[in-house]
Amino acid sequence: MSVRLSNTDEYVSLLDKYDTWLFDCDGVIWKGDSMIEGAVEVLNLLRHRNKKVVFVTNNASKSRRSYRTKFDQLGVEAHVDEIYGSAYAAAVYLSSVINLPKTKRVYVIGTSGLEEELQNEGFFVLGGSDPADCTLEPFSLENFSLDPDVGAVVCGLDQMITYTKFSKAFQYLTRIPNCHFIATNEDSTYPTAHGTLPGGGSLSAVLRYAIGRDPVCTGKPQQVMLDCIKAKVSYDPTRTIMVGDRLNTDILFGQTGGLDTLLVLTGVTTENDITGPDASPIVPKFVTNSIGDLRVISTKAN
Ligand SMILES: O=C(O)[C@H](O)[C@H](O)COP(=O)(O)O
Ligand SMILES: [Mg+2]
Repeated sequence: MSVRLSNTDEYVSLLDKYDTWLFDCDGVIWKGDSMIEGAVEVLNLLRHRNKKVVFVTNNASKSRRSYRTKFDQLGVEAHVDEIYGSAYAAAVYLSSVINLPKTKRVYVIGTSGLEEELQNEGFFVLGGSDPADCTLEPFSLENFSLDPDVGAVVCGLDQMITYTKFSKAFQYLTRIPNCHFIATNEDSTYPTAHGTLPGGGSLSAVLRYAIGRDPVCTGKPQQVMLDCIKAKVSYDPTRTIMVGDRLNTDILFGQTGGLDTLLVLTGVTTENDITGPDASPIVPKFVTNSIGDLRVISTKAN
């Protein structure tokens, strides 16, 4: 049974209990380019109280560097080694977990942020933001020549998705032996300031269905991202909390990593998902409406 936070003393004791705060991004601190009310104030409060803050997002559309720029633009203090995106996790997985030779190329369904992280790890990328792949022209298999050096297809959130990208990824995954199929994340939806859109997981589902093979997912709830964090951030799991808006990614990620969890209802999870007759079996330790609720702590002396 979750503890539903509601009064100042409960928020104060949460602050005292945890030294490291892992924050999901979409639906927790922002929706698209709109900050969640109170999020900046709470993040500043945590830093003022000498808490470690880490951002852990399944959104593969930006590199850690370009997320740093977004944080700056939104007035949020953030340092590159505090930012962990699924694009970074996918690139680290290919380079350091499966040790894909750098002579192998990567076909990308995704944006320049995902390309950047793969290039940072030394991979030559195809597809992605290439105008020839972002075309609405019908795909001509007759004129397509397979690049035999492709060793992996990585699929992430891609607002420029085309039939050409799906077709080329399909060719690599079905015609190149042992071609790795990586999904940056399996989020079905993506919360924005104006409503919900199909998420990265819904794009890789097209390939999953077409080739009849599941991808390896490197985003939350998988622990690749936590391994990336552990490599750069020292933290005590018993005094660390994961804050998220999605039960089957953020909360499960925290629980699998041995962390306590706080669910907020500003993103994809609704009250009915946690209390209705079909409530999820994934039960967060704490629930609050919004991360902004923690502002009440500032009324108490530290
Ligand atoms: O790919 C997606 O569906 C979205 O990026 C999704 O919102 C994940 O972002 P997060 O909530 O993990 O920041
Ligand atoms: Mg989220």
